[in-house]
Amino acid sequence: MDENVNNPDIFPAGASPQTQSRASTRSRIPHPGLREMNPATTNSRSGILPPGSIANKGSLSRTGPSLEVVTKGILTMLAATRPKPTNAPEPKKSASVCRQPAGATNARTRGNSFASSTTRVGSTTSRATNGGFSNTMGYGSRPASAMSRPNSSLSGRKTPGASIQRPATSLDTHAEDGASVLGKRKGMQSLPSSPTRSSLPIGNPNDLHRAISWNEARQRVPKEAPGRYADPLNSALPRHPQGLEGNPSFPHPKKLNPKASTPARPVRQSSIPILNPTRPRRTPSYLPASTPEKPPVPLFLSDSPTSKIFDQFPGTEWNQERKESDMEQIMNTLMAKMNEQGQHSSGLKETVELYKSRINDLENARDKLTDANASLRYETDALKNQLNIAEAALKDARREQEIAIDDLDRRQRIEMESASQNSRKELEVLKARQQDELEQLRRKFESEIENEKAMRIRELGQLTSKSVLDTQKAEIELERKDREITMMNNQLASLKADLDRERKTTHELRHNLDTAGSNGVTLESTIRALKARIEFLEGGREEQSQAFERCNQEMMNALAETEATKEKLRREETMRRKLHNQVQELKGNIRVFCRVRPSLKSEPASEIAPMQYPDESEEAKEINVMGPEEKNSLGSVSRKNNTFSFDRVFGPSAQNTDVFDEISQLVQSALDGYNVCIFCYGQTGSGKTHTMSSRDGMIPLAVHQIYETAQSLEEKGWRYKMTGNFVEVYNENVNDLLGNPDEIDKKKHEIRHDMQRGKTIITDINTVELDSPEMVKSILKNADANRSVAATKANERSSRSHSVFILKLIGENHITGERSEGTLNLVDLAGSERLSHSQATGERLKETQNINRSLSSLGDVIAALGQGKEGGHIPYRNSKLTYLLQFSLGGNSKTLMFVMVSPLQAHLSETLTSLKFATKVSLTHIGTAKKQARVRD
Ligand SMILES: Nc1ncnc2c1ncn2[C@@H]1O[C@H](COP(=O)(O)OP(=O)(O)OP(=O)(O)O)[C@@H](O)[C@H]1O
Repeated sequence: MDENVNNPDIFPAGASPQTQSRASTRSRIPHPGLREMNPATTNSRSGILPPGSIANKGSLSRTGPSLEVVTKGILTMLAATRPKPTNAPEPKKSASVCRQPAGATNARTRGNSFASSTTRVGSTTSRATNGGFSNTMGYGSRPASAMSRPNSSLSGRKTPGASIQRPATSLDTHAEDGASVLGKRKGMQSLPSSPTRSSLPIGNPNDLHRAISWNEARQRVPKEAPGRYADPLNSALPRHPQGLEGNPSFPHPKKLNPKASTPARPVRQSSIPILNPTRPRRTPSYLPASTPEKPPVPLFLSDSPTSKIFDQFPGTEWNQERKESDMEQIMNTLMAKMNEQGQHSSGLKETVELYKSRINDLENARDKLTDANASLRYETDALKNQLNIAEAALKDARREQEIAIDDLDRRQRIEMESASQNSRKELEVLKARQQDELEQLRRKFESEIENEKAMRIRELGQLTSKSVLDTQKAEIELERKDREITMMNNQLASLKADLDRERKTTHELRHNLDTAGSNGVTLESTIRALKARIEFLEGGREEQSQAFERCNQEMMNALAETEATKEKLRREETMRRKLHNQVQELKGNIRVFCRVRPSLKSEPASEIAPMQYPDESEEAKEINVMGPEEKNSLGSVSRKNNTFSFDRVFGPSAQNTDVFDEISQLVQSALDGYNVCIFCYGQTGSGKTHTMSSRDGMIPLAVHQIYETAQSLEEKGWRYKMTGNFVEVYNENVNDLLGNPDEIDKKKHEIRHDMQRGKTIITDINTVELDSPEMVKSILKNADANRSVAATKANERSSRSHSVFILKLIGENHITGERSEGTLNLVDLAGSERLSHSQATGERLKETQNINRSLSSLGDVIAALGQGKEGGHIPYRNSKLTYLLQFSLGGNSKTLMFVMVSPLQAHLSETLTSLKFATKVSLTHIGTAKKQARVRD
């Protein structure tokens, strides 16, 4: 804030200091034109120099005519301004002055004196207050210039209704347009306006004359208002012609210089700016600061124009010389003034050049901006094109995406349909599979239940057999206890007898003691007699020694005879075995016994088939079986008598012990080292199991016989080791009846033959060492429980497998060194009934087929053996049964077949079939059996 804030000359009434401060701020912009604002300098703005000013400066200094012309003009002016009253009042032609009240401020007063200028100032100040500059030139860019611009376009533009028009100048228009356009469009900072644009008035050649007149007028300013025009050079002098028209001291330029080549430009009243005379001038930085000095005021200008001149020379009307000297003085003054103005003009020129370069820079900047704008437009257009292309591409992409989405939807729909179909199919397959699995599980559970049931049945059988065994043991133990009790009773009796005897003896001894006492005397006499005898015997001692040697010799002879007798006995045992084997061979290596079981209580006599045994009282080798009734051609019914002869026929009344007596010789052959095979053949329910495995069947009796024989042979030097196996052949599979019941029908056993040693080996079967007959009974019970038993319509309890009890007998004679290995095979064949009779189906049909096939194979093997061809093929491998019995069916074995016969009429057909089959077997001659024995080295 400078000191002008409180200066009433600077701030007119009604204008705030702030507003004025803005105006002063704007005036800080270098504005050389303002510093020397006067008509002469302002005319240099547009480069048009007023005649007689700068352009005439040189001419003034060079030529005199020009000076004369000026001088003439001045004289003319002086002549026109004749002396007037010195204290003439203010010209009343000025309406502004007339309207100005007397008490107005200096500014207002000054404004009133020059109405148009005052108004201009007011309008400019107001415009500045309203911020009007900021719209065009920028705030503070041209504050004071607006005041000095005579025809500012700003006033015309920004003040509606203003009638003042600014003469169009290229500089003004250019700068204004450039600044406004740039300031508006790009937001650029408003460029400072050219200091000469608005501050320099339009050049008018008449202004010089007006200035001169004005200087004169200023010399005549009334003294009563000295503050108004303290600075006559910088004060805003009234220039408006109208303001001077009424003043006779200021003739119209046209009147002063009617011959001026340039016509006077019409100057409007408002186009003349008025500067604040009290306002401190600012010196542009590029000009040296100088304090304007007041030029020496000519004498004729110090007061009223003309009258004072004449007043100085009273009494003289006109002094030519004086006038000329005055004129010369004036001219000198003018010349000095003009020089000074020339300097200012050169400064202004420099300023103009500076602004021109500035304008060029601005134009270049504008061009660059224009180019940039064009490039930006081009880029904008390119971007728009790219945007259009991108939008088109986006539309295409969107369309393609919609198409792709439709395709995906359609594909997904198809895939979902196919997936649903596949899932439906998979579901059906899973359902079917699940049903199959359920069915399999059901079958599996049923089979497991059946297996569990069979296992329970077997366990029950085992428990039953165990209980039976325990019962037997208990019975045996009871018998043993009975025997012990009996023995103890006998011992007690004998002890009682001994006690009685002892008592009796004691009594006798007492009696003898008494007798001995009485006989003492007798003894003494006897002793004496004995002494006499000893003396006599000592005399015959040699004769006694000889007698003793004779007795010893006799005893040695007796021992030798005993040893010879034993050796003869052993030879006789060996001879017995040979003779026994020869007897068996004479009887045949394959023999057939027929046994007819008795009718059961459940079988009425009417159902018994008529059978006769013609030689029952003698050898009992024949059986007559009456066949079924047959009608001949004449219609008579008859029965065919079928007679069968075998090695032995046992009727219904025969017991197992009777049968065993006949086969005990074969059991002895096994002990002697032969392979013996005894098997029972017959239909279901014919008594096979009863004959073989009952409590008094062949197997227990054979084992008993073997034990008894083995014990009897121990005194002859034989030691026997017996081991047993029990297997079954079921559906052409081998099961171990002494093994784990759970492994039956599951575990596989193979049959292998040692052809050189003639031994048969079954893999993975249990071998039991038989050390007592009771052990054999237990084994039979367990094996019977394990046998595959299935109910059929033909028999309530039917053995559907072939059971084979294998008893291996290994004997060694530690005296003779003989060794024997015999095998006794006791076979209980499965039922031989025909398929039509059994009415078997399913699993039972399969069993029956396998049974019949194996029995047929057995017949084929026997038939092949009967043919006796050396090296002929024997079809042992046609069935597991014949393959298992390969070394027990042949030349080195003894075979006995029981053909079991049911007495029932219903079984007659099967009975006849079995008898016919047995007859074929009995007629077969199998080669000589070989003993499986060797002499120990
Ligand atoms: N000699 C006999 N004395 C008394 N009863 C007998 C005789 N033979 C058989 N039986 C009885 O006849 C029935 C059937 O006999 P068994 O079971 O031995 O016939 P099977 O031929 O072995 O039949 P499957 O072939 O079905 O085993 C049994 O009850 C048995 O006790």
